[in-house]
Amino acid sequence: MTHAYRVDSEVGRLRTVLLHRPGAELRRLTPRNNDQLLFDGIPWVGRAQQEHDAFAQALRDHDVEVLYLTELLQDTLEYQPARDEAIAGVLDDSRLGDQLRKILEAFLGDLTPEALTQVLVAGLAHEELKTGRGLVYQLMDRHDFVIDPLPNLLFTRDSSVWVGDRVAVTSLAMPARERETALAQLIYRHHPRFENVAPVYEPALEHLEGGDVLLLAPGVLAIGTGERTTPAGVERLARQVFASGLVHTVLAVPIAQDRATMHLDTICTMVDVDKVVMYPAVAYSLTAYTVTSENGDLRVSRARPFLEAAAQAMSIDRLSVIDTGLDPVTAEREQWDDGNNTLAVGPRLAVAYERNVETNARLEAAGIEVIRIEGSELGSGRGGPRCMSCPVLRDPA
Ligand SMILES: NC(=O)NCCC[C@H](N)C(=O)O
Repeated sequence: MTHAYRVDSEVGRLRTVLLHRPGAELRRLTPRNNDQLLFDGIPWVGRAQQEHDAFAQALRDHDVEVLYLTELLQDTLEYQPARDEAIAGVLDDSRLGDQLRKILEAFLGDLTPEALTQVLVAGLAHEELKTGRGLVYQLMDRHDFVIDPLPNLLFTRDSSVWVGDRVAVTSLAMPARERETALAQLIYRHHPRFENVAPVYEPALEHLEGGDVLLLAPGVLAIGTGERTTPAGVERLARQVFASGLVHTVLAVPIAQDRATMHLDTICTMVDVDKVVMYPAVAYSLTAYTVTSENGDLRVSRARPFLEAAAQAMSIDRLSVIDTGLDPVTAEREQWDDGNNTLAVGPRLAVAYERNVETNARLEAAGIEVIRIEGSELGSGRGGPRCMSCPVLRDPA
């Protein structure tokens, strides 16, 4: 069956979304590896799954179709070319050495699509490769992974993002997340659901993460540049979306190079066609460079206040910031806990973590209906409802 997927805004009625239910990959996290694997704690996995199931159910209750990444991946791995590509991807690792690579190739080649999916997502521990032998294998620590797990796959927004009827498969900056885009690419290249989708961007040299990309309005993107997306990544995506004719203006938005503000969507998300919820500490100091296309090249303006540049690019009088009015300490705490990382299910209807009590109260006071979800365990990976979802179909806003 052919589907016509399309996303032109952050707030049009959400119809279909791609999620990843966290699983065995989270059980790999230990106090020894959690920093490297980009988690701030060790989640209670069963509870994280319950929280995620409740998130998915809340979306279904609002008539959103939920697609699961592992289900799509498993379907994809029924096709031999996709299997070959997936296996080649993990074998292309400089740590392996020829002997272990050969052993691993044979091991992976024997797996069913379901088991291969599991290994691609949860990784492969040293002791799980029963056939392992040779110099590299023997010298590995028993805690090492032959294939690294992908606990951040949970944050499906970062590895792919839709712009109009095309998808951008990004280039993740952190080594612990690099392989996520290979899985996203397998799905978009080989799954029959996406057979008519042409990518507008594919993994490239420059770093670009989906959490930095906001579709402010049809034809207008804001792209954060900070810890994850580089100015070169913004430039690359701008060139591609301009060439496709899908976008006429890109705002490059510098953000602090900190873990707390790793993506633009950690400080700003949209809750209506002309309203954002924004971390108060930066709302009025954030700036933007307006990038447009001129005779096939990029034209870049001087830096201006973000809200002003955005309103102009969106052709609206004003992009309003919902006044979360919090004292600085509460604001900082709730920003860290992804209070600003809402997922709009439609205009003025958004999913948010319940723990951000004050931000949510202010959203409601401003007329936004808040669908509260629990996130005490999910949040240990430092991501909220928007990070955990890749919209693939929204109605026009
Ligand atoms: N868009 C987002 O802000 N995604 C959250 C990603 C969290 C993940 N642990 C990371 O550090 O990349």
